[in-house]
Amino acid sequence: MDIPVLDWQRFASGSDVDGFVRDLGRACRETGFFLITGHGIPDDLIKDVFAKGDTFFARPMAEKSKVDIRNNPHNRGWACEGSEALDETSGQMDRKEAFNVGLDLAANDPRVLNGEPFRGVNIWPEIDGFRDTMLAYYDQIWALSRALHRAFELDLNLPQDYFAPHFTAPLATLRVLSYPAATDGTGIGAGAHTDYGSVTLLMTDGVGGLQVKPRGLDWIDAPHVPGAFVVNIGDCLMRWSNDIYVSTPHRVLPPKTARRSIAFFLDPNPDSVITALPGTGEAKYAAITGADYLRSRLDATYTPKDIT
Ligand SMILES: O=C(O)CCC(=O)C(=O)O
Ligand SMILES: [Fe+2]
Repeated sequence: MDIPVLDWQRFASGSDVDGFVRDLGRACRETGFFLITGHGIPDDLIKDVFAKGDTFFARPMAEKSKVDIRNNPHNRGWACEGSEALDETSGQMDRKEAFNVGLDLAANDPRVLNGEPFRGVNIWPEIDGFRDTMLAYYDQIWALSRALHRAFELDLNLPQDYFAPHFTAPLATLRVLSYPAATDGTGIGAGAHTDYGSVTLLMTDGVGGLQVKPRGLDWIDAPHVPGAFVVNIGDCLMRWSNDIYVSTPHRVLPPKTARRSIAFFLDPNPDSVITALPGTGEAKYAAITGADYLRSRLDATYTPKDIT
């Protein structure tokens, strides 16, 4: 089974909307993974996110610890190596470190003041331009992810803009990842897992390691197309689509040379009610809010110190 490469311009320019939606719909039903070229996110911005990530990860432990995700109840900041296991059943911690950025809210935002779940301020390392670069990327990739949902609407015969109200202030996380060279080849970069949200858009640096396990098949290497996003359907969209779309297990093998990636996980608004989309038949799952769903999944992966 292939992981198809789809040119977003067929949709965005209007030149082949029907053909694009047909190919996309097939990918979402069969593999749950596809690559997107022609997405319009500037190469320089992507390079800059990688560079700022490299600068951060190279900082001393003592400095990175100041922004430790375990001291932050809102899923923001630095996750050190050995703090996470995406496959919680494996007994193996992931060989990676990461930095998370959430929806950027001001300290006096009512949602922050009211202590709503996941609604916090971002925390930033003291690196020139780090914040601006991350937020510029966050805005562009969020817009691209929303646009992708317009194609899902066509494929699923939903009214135009059906998804838009669910992604106005989403629980979306930008996560810069760094996998150190694992010269001993042991352990796992990221354990086998499915993603939690609606979609994930991933940029890699070309170092291999990402593998995908379509249903009923063995692990296959994700292809690398320079500049293309690897996109996958998450569990929340699978549930929302009443299992019409599939969320597919994937993992990262320990890389021989250092590997970096930039993931953007789009989860819906916290108060969005996720229930079988119209036209998808009798609901297989109970309705759940975006926040409750994400919390239940994150708790299985790691628990910040100050959450009980
Ligand atoms: O770094 C990668 O290539 C994939 C990471 C991933 O699957 C995740 O963090 O959910
Ligand atoms: Fe993932």
